[in-house]
Amino acid sequence: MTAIKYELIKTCKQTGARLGRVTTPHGSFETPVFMPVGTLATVKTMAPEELKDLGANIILSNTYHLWLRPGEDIVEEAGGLHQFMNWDGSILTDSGGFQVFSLSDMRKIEEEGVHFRNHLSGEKLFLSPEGAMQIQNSLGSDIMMAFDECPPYPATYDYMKSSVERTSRWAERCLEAHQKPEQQGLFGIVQGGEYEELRKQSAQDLLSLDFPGYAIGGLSVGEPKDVMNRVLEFTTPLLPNEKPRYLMGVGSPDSLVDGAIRGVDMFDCVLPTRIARNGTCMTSNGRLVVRNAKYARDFTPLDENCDCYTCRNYTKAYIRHLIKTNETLGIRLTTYHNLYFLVKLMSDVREAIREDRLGDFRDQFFDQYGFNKP
Ligand SMILES: Nc1cc(N)c2c(=O)[nH][nH]c(=O)c2c1
Ligand SMILES: [Zn+2]
Repeated sequence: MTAIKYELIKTCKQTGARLGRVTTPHGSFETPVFMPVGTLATVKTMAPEELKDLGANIILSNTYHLWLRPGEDIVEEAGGLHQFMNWDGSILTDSGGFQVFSLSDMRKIEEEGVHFRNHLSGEKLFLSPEGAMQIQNSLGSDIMMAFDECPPYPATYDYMKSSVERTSRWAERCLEAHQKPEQQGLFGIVQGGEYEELRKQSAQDLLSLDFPGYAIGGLSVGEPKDVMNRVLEFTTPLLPNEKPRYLMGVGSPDSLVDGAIRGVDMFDCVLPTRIARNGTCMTSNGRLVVRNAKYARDFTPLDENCDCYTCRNYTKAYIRHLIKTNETLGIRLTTYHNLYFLVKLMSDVREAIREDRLGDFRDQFFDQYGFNKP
């Protein structure tokens, strides 16, 4: 019995979007879904009850960060990540590879694994596919990610080809090192950059290993949106219809809708929580920077069309005051709203798929949000 099940409910007749349901040992959720990021075993400023209240069923935590602080041994002793952070929904952990490449300056990639420096202390560290699996097995997440290399954008074809081949060899080692396949699902990560041939090779290699789900990596690393969309158009069809597809590190409202249209089921990104902490909010009429002076006497909600706790109870003027005075409640209210906004957006996307009108929904949403403005 594998830990992860996926049910394809229906495909939108107007686009390639899929309505599905993922089931893990900690519950099930409909897809397409947005996963709030809880890097250090907390979605910054949100209590688990608030995450449930705003509609989140699955969150993401970072293996690299938890390995460094507090250490996977402490989390394991606590009974695993769910127990440690009092979250009874599903949890996905990334493999640590991405942070090694994005956070650490000195790093040396070898067949065995990656040598790099701890971004906090500077001490030398080493992470291998086996190590990434051991840490995630200790954390006890429901969905784990294989250890991969996420090459920078752009990368030459030759570099990308050798990186894809190594990531495929690492994926096999991850499967062999996996200690708890019945309790924890393991997703392979398709790489290959913007090269269709390499995406095909990566997908072929990983499908032969029969993972319960597949991630699309190597995107949201600085490439233009049209490159991301083009890569998705030739990559998602390579993946099995009967398994979940997870686009890593994405993101903004337009990318979520465009990713869903191209057959993506799961998304994660720090964007909503990160911009909330400097007072920037996603609203149905576009981005709103609530600390702007023009909102000092604006006693209306962040978003007239939002029915979240923040918008039902507080005004722009009050939230602006909290942000300007560094009162913690301010970033809690903006975080709650931004997460609710993306979770609700995905609910609207699923409704549009049910009714075979996701293309129309995209046009109306983009116009109102201002994505089509030149
Ligand atoms: N944008 C991205 C965000 C991520 N967390 C990852 C990752 O964890 N692994 N591999 C990836 O390619 C990747 C890309
Ligand atoms: Zn709101």
